[in-house]
Order: sequence, then structure tokens, then C-alpha cells
Amino acid sequence: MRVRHYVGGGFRTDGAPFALVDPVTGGEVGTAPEAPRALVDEAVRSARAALSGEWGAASPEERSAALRRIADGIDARFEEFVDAEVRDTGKPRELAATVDIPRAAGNFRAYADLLYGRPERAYSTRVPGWSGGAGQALNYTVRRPLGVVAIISPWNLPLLLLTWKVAPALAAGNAVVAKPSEETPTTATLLAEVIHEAGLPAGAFNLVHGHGADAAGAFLTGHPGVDAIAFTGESATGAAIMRNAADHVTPVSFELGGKNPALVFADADLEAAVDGTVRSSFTHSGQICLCTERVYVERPVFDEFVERLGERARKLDGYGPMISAAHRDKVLSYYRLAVEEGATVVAGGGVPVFGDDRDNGFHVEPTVLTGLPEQARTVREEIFGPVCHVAPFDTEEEAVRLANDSEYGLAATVWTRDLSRAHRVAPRIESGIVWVNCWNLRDLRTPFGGVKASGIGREGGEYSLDFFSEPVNVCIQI
Ligand SMILES: NC(=O)c1ccc[n+]([C@@H]2O[C@H](COP(=O)([O-])OP(=O)(O)OC[C@H]3O[C@@H](n4cnc5c(N)ncnc54)[C@H](O)[C@@H]3O)[C@@H](O)[C@H]2O)c1
Ligand SMILES: O=C/C=C/C=C(\O)C(=O)O
Repeated sequence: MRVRHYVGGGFRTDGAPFALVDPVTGGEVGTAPEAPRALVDEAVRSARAALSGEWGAASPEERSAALRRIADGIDARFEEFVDAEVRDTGKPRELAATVDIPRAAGNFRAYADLLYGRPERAYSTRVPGWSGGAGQALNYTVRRPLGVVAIISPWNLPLLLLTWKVAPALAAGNAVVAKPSEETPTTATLLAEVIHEAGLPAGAFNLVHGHGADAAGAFLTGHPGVDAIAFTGESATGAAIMRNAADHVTPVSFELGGKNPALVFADADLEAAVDGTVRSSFTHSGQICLCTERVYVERPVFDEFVERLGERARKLDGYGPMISAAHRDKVLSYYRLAVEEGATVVAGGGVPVFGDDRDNGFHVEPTVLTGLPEQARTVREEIFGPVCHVAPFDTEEEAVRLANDSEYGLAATVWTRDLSRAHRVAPRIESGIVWVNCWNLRDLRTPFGGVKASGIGREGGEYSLDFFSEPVNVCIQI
């Protein structure tokens, strides 16, 4: 599988190759080309040209049909996409086959459908005091695409998160220049092949590979020809992108980092809360932005919850590695820091020994910690690995205060059988998403995104279509 750029309808390999590493074994599995500035500039110009050509003239029906062809193309090459995603990320095959790749096709179908259900508003206007009925008018709103949209995506759910932005951007009639993570470029290349085969006009979708700072990512987000930026990644990266785009006042949509809390009340179904927290803390080895890293448990059930969660963490197997040696080292540095800060390690805290080639990979043990103060760095900073810290609380007020005591606010889970409590507590949690007695149960029409350092704006349904288009109000005097 050759990783290639896709610019102006053609596949390219401009730029120096950089190595791709299999996170499971640590072995080199290929290379990808590092897009030079000139290629990023060519991609932006190709996108601009597409807007004044066939793609800019396409009707919503034609755009919707194109999105459906892309979804069908992903389905047709399903196994190839799964193989590529597993090779790039090291995630369990079952996860790529049931989440990442089906959701990618689903993202395109969701926005193909949403294009039709999109009402536009009109107002019959009568402004008093205008002579001879001159104050009578019809006001209606239409939406125009933003233009050339830069999309920058992360390595944890590479195809899911890339297509979660590409689908609505194309649905709204924009032309796209996408830059996937340098860690996981392969499924993005396959997507470009599918889009090419689906017959989208040249320049409607462009793909450039490479690194972020001082490289393809920065060339793109600082480009004067870019009309909007949709980014998913670390909060610090979001700040760097904002600085880089500030001179052009480029609108941004940011899905950033998190330090997500779980609240477990004493009346909860404890087994369900343990099961749910095993999923929410250890799925994809904690490398999902929605993962739980802080767990607060009402004191009467605290000891039992900690014992059960620790036992489940110790028994976990078949989990994948961290995406890279650098990320593995970052997570292990937090395991050491936790002990230095006084944590009790209930489970994990180190590196597993498999006795096979995985020992050359980037695995870390699923880890459960307790005993730290709320001000500990381990409790405040995003780790983005298979680790959570569990602490007790005594009252509902205290639980909400603990959950909200973070610079982040992306997602939270609440475990309780008391529905009145669920409806009281959930809206008070400072995050964009609150799951009650479940985790990561997704309806693509709902608003998705974070508050505070976790993001700017929302994705999903109308929210994405609103970001990727400009409303124009037309007032016709009658
Ligand atoms: N909120 C969400 O929906 C969500 C989803 C997934 C991941 N994340 C967050 O993403 C992070 C993990 O992903 P990551 O390590 O790929 O994030 P990252 O910020 O390191 O990189 C994300 C993307 O940005 C690019 N990039 C990096 N520096 C850049 C710069 N200066 N200018 C332009 N582009 C730049 C990278 O090449 C990559 O494509 C975690 O913090 C996680 O919480 C958030
Ligand atoms: O790692 C973050 C996961 C984000 C998931 C979504 O954006 C989604 O489910 O739409």
C-alpha cells in the first residue's frame, strides 16, 4: 500500500519520505511523503479552482449522491480499510472492523441524508410606519459554502475523525484540503482513491501528508487561501493553529483534549458501572478523547468499586499499544509521576511482558490509581492512555464540583438508578456530552464537542453543516 498525496485529481509523491512504524512490533512498515509547501499551495489552488468549476456548480442532490458513492466505495474495500487502520494504529481488529471503518461510511451517509432534511427559514415582514406599505417584505435565508476548508485530523481514530469532517464539508459544497496525522496516513490515502473512483471533480477533495508544526499542517493552516479550519487534536496544537490563522481571521472548529470524569453514585448498578468504566477507560488503550481518566465514586461503594475495577484491569488482554514510542514514554512518565505524587497503584503501572514480538512494540499496562489529591498533575493533565484515577465523594454537590474542577470539559459519564438525580446532575456538568448509564453511545445528529480547553464549536448533524456554510439573509420588498 503506497501512501500518496492526492492533489487536483492526481496522486503524487512529492517530498522526502518519512518512516511509518507498526506500534505492535515497533518495526518499520513503510514510508510516506512529506508534502513541501509548494504542494500544499497547489492543493489550496486546486480546491479554489474546483469551487468555480463543476464541484461549485453541483446541486445538493448531486453532492448527496457523491457522498453515497463514497460510502459505497468504502464498503466495497472494507477489509483493505480495516487492514490499513490496524497496521497504522495497532488497535484490535475487532475495534477497527466494528467502529472505525463502519462509522466512516456512516459519516458520509449521515450527511447525504441530512442535506435533504435541512429546512430554511423565511419571514413575512411588515414594518409599521413605512408609507404606502413600503415596510412589507419577505425575508428568507439561504446558505453558501465557506469555500476552501482545511481539515487536520489526529491518529487515534484516523478514518472516523477525518471523514467526520470531510463528509459535512463536502455536503455543504466546500472544497477540502485534508492533512491526516503523520502517524496514520494509510486509510486517508485509501479514502482519496475511493473519492477519485467516485468521480468527484478534480480539486473537490485534496490530501497532503506530513507533520504539523513547521510542516504541511502549519503550511495549510497559515495559508491565506484557506477559508476555514476544522481541527481535531491536542489543545496546545489548537492554540498553535489559532495563532497561525489569526492574521487571516480564519474561522475554526476545534475538537481538542479532555480529562473526562465519571460519577458513580451508591445507588448505581455497580456491575454496570464497573463494566462501563472498563470500556470508557480502556477501549483503544485509553487513546480516545472520550475516555474516562477521572472516576469519582460515592463513599459507601468506593472500596468495592475500586476492587472490582482493579481486578478487571488486571485481567484485560488483547489490548493494543500506544501509537508511538514517544507516546508510550509520555504515558509511562505519568505512571512514574503518579507514584511520586503518592498514588496507590491498584492495577498495572508498567509495561506488560508478552514473550513475543509485541515486546518490541509500545504497549503499557491498563492502570488503576487512587489516593491522589485533586491538585496532583496526574489528576489534572490529559494522559491519553489506559489509566484512570479513582477518588471518593460524599454528596451530590461535591460530585458535581469535582467533575467540573478541570480546565477541560469534553465528555462525562454518570452512573445512577435515580432518574431525578440523573436529570439534576447531567446538565450541571461542564462538558459538551454527558452519558447516563452508558458511554460513547452516539447519534450523529446530536451536538458533539467540548467546552473550555476541550474545543470550540460543535460537530454533528446541523451543527457541522452550520459551521461549514454561511447563512445569507435576503430581504425582498413586496
Ligand atoms: N475532542 C475530540 O473529538 C478529539 C478526538 C480525538 C483526539 N483528540 C485529542 O487529540 C490528541 C491526540 O491526537 P494527536 O496526538 O494526533 O494530536 P496532535 O495535536 O499532536 O496532532 C493532531 C494533528 O494536528 C497536526 N498538527 C500538529 N501540530 C500542528 C501545527 N502546529 N499546525 C498544524 N497542524 C498541526 C498533526 O500533524 C496531526 O495531524 C489528544 O489530546 C486527544 O484528546 C480530541
Ligand atoms: O477520540 C475521540 C473520539 C471522537 C469521536 C467522535 O468524534 C464521534 O464519535 O463522532
